[in-house]
Amino acid sequence: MLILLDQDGVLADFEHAFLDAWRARHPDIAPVEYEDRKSFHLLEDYPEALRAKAEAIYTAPGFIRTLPPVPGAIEAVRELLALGLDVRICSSPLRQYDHCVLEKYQWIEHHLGRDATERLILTRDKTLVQGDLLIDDRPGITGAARPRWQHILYDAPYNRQETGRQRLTWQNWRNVLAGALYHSDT
Ligand SMILES: Cc1cn([C@H]2C[C@H](OP(=O)(O)O)[C@@H](CO)O2)c(=O)[nH]c1=O
Ligand SMILES: [Mg+2]
Repeated sequence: MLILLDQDGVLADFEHAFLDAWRARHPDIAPVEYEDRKSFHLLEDYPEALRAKAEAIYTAPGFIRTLPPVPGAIEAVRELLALGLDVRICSSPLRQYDHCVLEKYQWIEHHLGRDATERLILTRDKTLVQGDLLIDDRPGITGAARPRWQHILYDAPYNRQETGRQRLTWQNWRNVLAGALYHSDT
């Protein structure tokens, strides 16, 4: 059983780290609160005049490396590995790849150990990656190939418009995965 775990928004808390950085840098400008986020692409929730400021935050050196883990994520990865499941981290680099490629590796080493860095797969097209399950916060993952994996949505305010999809958090993952594991075996 190959389980692909997305990094930003599933293991690493991109959204809350962005909000913390925004508040520190622009205390006078209200950000879009997490629960009010509507689009996967953060910039789409901000007016044109603020987009350069927003982009400067998540492309800054150290932003990706210092993302806090999503609560419960590290423990869940450890439990999945202990269950003998083949876990890979399947993440897309930002177009502005200069810092995030190295920092995504550094993030994994810091939180899961150096061996776990061998589980990282970076691609701009996740349909090209083989797997049975993909846990990802992005609604509608498309690409060049017809994917083998079943996409389980990691719950976020900006993907709640996606209905009829299994929705997982690190608080309910055991129930959701038990279901998915069972269905994929039948
Ligand atoms: C621009 C942007 C990127 N990202 C993440 C998603 C991808 O990482 P991941 O595939 O690990 O979720 C990466 C490139 O888009 O940055 C967001 O989560 N929100 C955004 O607004
Ligand atoms: Mg993501």
